[in-house]
Amino acid sequence: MEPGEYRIEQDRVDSIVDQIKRRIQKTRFDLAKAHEETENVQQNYRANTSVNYFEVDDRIETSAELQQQRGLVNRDIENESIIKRQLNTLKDLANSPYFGRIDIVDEDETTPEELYIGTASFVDDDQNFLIYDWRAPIASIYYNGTLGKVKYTTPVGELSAELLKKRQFQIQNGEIDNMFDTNETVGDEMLQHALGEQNNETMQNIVATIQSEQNDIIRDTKSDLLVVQGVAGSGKTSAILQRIAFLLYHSRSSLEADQIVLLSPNKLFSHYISDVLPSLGERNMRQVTLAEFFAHRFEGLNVQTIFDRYEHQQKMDTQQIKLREYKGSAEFMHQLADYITDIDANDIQFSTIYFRGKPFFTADDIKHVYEQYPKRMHTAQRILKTKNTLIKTLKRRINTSIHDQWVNEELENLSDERIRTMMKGKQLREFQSQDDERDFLAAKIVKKEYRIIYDAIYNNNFFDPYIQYDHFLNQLPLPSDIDESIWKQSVNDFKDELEKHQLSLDNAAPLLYLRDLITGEGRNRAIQYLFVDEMQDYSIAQLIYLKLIFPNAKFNLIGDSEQALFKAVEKPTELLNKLNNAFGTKKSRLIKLNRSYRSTYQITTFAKSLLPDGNDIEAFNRQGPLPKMIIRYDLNDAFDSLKKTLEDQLSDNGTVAVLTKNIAEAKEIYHQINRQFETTLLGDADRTLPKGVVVLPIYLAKGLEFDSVIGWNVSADNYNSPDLIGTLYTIATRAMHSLVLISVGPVSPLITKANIPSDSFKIDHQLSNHNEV
Ligand SMILES: Nc1ncnc2c1ncn2[C@@H]1O[C@H](COP(=O)(O)OP(=O)(O)OP(=O)(O)O)[C@@H](O)[C@H]1O
Repeated sequence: MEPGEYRIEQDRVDSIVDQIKRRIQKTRFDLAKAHEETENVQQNYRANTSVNYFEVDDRIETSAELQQQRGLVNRDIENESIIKRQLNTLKDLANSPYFGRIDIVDEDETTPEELYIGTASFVDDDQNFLIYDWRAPIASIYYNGTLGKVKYTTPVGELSAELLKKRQFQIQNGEIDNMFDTNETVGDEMLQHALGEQNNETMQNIVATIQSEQNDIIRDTKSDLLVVQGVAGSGKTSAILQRIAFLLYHSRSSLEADQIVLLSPNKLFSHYISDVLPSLGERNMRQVTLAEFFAHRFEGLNVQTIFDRYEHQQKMDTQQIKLREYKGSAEFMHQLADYITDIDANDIQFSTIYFRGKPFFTADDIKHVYEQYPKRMHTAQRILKTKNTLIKTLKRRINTSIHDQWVNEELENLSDERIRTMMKGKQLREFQSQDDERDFLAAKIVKKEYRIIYDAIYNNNFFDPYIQYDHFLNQLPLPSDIDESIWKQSVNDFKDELEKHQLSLDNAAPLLYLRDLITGEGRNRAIQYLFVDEMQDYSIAQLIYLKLIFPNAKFNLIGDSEQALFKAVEKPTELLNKLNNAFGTKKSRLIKLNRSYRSTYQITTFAKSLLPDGNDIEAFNRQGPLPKMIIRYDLNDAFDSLKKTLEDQLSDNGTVAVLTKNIAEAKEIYHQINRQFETTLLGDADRTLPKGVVVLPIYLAKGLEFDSVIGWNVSADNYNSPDLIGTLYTIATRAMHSLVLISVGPVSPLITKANIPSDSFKIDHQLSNHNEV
C-alpha cells in the first residue's frame, strides 16, 4: 500500500461520516414529523370509534369512514417505522460506514471507479453512490472476485469488468482500525479478527467477511429446492440469514419478511439469531419451532416434543427404531396419499354432528351426501362439496325452524333489554309488519342456536381424522423388516395416547397430512420461502407434509448430516435424491460447505477425527489450546475435576457450557455445582442464553456456540454405540476457544479409536489407584 494511503482513506471516512451525520439530523426531524402525523390520525380514529351509533345509515357511512381512517393509521405507522429503520441504519453507518472497497474498470471504459461497500447504500444529494449496499449486484465482485477479469450478474444480464484493487477495512466509531489490500476473495486477516472475538449473547452478521462459497448460497435466486450440507461451524445459519436479507433486497417489491418462514431447532436458537436481520436493516422473518408448529395445529393435544423424543430415543431397541424410520419415510407418506386417493366412501370415518344431544346430521347422512359426487373427483373435492351441501342444508333448516315451538317459547321469554340489544342498528320503520319483526328476532335466535353446528361443519368435524388414521394403519401392508407384533403395539399405543390427549411426534406429520389431503385445507399459499435449519433432525415425512402446506414456497434445507443426534448419518446426495423424488422438484441444488470457522484449529482437528469420513472438513487456522480429556474413575473425583475446570475456564471465557447427553445428567451436574458457581440450567422453554456457566443437554445446544465447552461423561458406558458419534461431534463443535471432555471411567471407544491422533488432545488420566499421571 502506498504511504499516505491511510490518511487519504481516513479523510474520506471523515467526510462521509459528516454527510451521514447531517442526514441523521434531517431524518430525526422527519421522524418527529411522521410521529406527530401518526398521533393525530390515531387520535382522530380513537375519537370516532368511541361514538355510539343508533341509525343504520350513520353506521354504514361511519364504518366506511372508519375503514379509511384505519387505513391511514396503518399507513402512517408503517411510514414511521420505515423512517425509524432508516435512522437506525444511518446510525450504524455513521459508526462504520463500510468494510470494503473495489476499484474496477468496466468493459468499454478506461477510467477506474472506486466503489465502497457497506451494510447499506448511502447516496448523496446529487444521487452519487458514496456507499454501495453489500447486496447490490456489483458488490458480488468484492466477495467472489480475485484481481483481474471478473464477471457479475445484474438484472440485465452478466457484465464483465477488470478488478484492480480490493481493500478491506475495519472501521469503528468513524476511525479506521485496520485496512489492507488483498487478492483473496475475503482475506483471512479480517476473519481471524472476527472469529477470535468472545461469544456474544446473540449472533452477529458476517456481512464484511462472507466467504465465496457462502456467497453462492446467499445469492441463489434460481433454485426451488436448495439443500445446504455444511460441516459444523461452517456458517450455514449465518449464510441463510444473510440470504434472507439478500432476498428481501432483491425482491423488495414482491417479497415481505412475513412471507418467509424459518423452522428453527429451539427457542434459545430463535432468540440467538434474532438480531442479525435488524442489524442489516431488515425485519425478521417468521420463526417457529417444530413443537410450536404442531402445538398450533393440534389444539387440545399434547404433541411429543423433539426433546421428549431425544430422551425417549435413548431407550429404544432396534425394532422400535426401524419402525420410527418407516413412519418417517417417503414410502409411508406415499402409502398414505394412495390410501386417500383410492378410499371408498364406506371407509371414510364420518362423524355424526349432534344438536341438543340428538343427531343433527348422522354419519350415514353425511356419507350419502358424499356419495352423490362422482368417484372420478378427488377425495378432497368430494369432501368440499359435501361440506357445502351440509352448510346449505343447515341454512334451509334455519329458515324453516323459525316457526318451531322452541323458538316461540324463547321469543316469549325475551326481556325488553334483550330485544333492544337484538334490534341494535335496526329501526322499527324498517319492518313492514309485526310478523316481519318477529321473524327477524326468530332468525337471530335460531342462527345463534345453530352456530355450533355451523362451526362443526366449517371446522370439518363431520369427519374424524384420528379414527381415519387408525383405519389407515390397520390396513397398511408392512415392509418385511418390521415385526408385526411391534407394529400392532404401536397402533394400540397411538389409541391409548389419544385417550390421554397425547400424540407421539412420529404420528404428527402423517396425521396432519392425512387430514389436509382429505379436506384439501391447511395450505398457506402466501409463503414464498421456507427455511429449515438443522434439517437432519427432520424426517422426510415431515418435509413432505411441509411441502403440501406451503405449496408456493421455495425450500431451503440447511443442515449437517454428521450432527444427526442418536441416529445414523445419511449422505446429503441421498437426501437430495429422496427429496427430489418426493417433491418432484425441477431446479434443485446442493451446496456443500467444508470449511469450519467456529472453533480453533485444534478443536476442529480433534472433532473431525471423531468422524469416519471427517477428512473433508477443513479447519480454519485460528490457534488455541489443545482439547483436553480428563479421565476419573470415581464420580466424586469427576465432579471435583469439573469444578476445577470451571474455575480455570471462567477466568478466560465469558460463557462456559457443560453439555450432557440428557436432561437427567444436566440436572445432576446443576445440583453439584450451582452452590459454588452461578449456574443456569437450561430447558426447552428458555429463550435467552445468560453469560457464565450454563448446563444443558446437547440437543438444546443445537445451532449454538460457547466460548468454552465441557463435555460431560464421555465414558464407554455412556457413549457405547456408533449412533452416538454425531452426538459427540456436536458437543465438541459447540466450542469456539476451549474444549474439555470429562469421562467417568474408561473413555468411549468412539474417542479412543485408532484414527484420533494422540497429539490432537491432552490427557489428564487418573489411574485406577488414583495416581495422577
Ligand atoms: N464468513 C464468516 N465471517 C465471519 N464469521 C463467520 C463466517 N462464517 C461463519 N462465521 C462464524 O462461525 C460461527 C459458526 O457459524 P454458524 O453458526 O452460522 O455455523 P453453522 O454451520 O450453522 O454451525 P452448526 O451447524 O455447527 O450449528 C459463527 O460464530 C459465525 O459468526
